[in-house]
Amino acid sequence: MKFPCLARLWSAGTTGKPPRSARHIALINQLGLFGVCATLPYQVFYLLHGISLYWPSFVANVFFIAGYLVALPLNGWGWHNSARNVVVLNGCTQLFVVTYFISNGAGVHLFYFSVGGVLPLMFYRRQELPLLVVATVGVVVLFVFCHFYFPPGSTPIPIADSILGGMYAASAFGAIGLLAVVGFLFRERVEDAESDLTRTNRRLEQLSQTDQLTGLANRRTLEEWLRRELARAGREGKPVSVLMCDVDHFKAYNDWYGHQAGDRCLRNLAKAFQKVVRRPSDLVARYGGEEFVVILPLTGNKGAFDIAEALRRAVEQLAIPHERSTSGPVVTISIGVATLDPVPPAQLNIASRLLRAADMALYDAKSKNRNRVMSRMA
Ligand SMILES: Nc1nc2c(ncn2[C@@H]2O[C@H](COP(=O)(O)OP(=O)(O)OP(=O)(O)O)[C@@H](O)[C@H]2O)c(=O)[nH]1
Repeated sequence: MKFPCLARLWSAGTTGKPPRSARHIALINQLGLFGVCATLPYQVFYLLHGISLYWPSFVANVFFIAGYLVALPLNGWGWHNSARNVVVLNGCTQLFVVTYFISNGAGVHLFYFSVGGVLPLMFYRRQELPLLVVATVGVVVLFVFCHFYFPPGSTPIPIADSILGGMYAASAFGAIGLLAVVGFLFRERVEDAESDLTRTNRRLEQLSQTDQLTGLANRRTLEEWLRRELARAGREGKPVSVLMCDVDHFKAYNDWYGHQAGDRCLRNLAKAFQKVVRRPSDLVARYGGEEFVVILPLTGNKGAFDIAEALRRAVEQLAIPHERSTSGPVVTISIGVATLDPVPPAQLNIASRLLRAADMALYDAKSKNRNRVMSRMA
């Protein structure tokens, strides 16, 4: 927010409210404060140009200023509709009374345009539509009445034409300025709300694409990624390889060291995988419990085998103790490699064919005492 002090003042009653309600409560506070600000120059004028003459308008305005300020505590106490009604009624009555005292030649009744302009922001709920229509018609009637029944010269207080002209210009400026400021502040609020929404959507999207435990891509992302890369490689006649990795004797690890240690182990493995697989088009995903899949686009069987070996070694080098493993003293992985070279264009079920082949290669690795890489062509 660009006006921290003012923002704190007009945020009365907004704490804990959903953004939409908070926006409207703040708007009522802002209008109350603007009512005060718009009245003060008139008060200064009355003081400087003969308070003895203009005292009825001056005294009336003191009450109207108090009326505007009441909106802030009302909102603070949670009486938002009352705060809004007080601001609207106070504003309309003030314009009427002051125009009666100093005539329409001073242009005070021009502020009815600003009031009419912000009414749709104040009565915003669907069920308030009839109230909005009534309020708008009321404002129009008041403006027309003031315009035709309080002409210059009809006032209880005589005012020189030159002064009236100056006041009219100031009123016009104030009425348009008020509308512009309210519009600006409201737009700021809407933009803030939009940015919040965009951030939340991005976060939700990220959550729906990643695995919570490891931060790797989840199975859904993996399937989309694989489909896209296979289609691309199919068009270009290039290879795609897939690695299916499984932690050896992980049930025994969990049973011996506990589930939390098991989770920690999976997180460390994920980090090690990400250090080895670095090309932007490659993807490491958590496929299931202790199974990971790596997609290697534009990679032939030999290259994929080398990367799988690098992964296997990286895990071994983490040297996570595994006393219950029959494949070695530390945690190890087995990897099945499968390659389509080249990927045939536009073939159905090609992704599941590739994953199935990688799974079979993994089975081969598991049956040969684990901690090894085995490969198949899909
Ligand atoms: N800590 C932890 N364990 C998991 C998670 N997901 C799956 N597991 C465990 O991983 C184990 C997998 O066991 P199995 O499929 O029998 O395979 P294994 O014990 O690794 O044996 P091999 O694969 O034949 O070497 C099961 O005990 C699951 O409970 C997880 O998110 N966290």
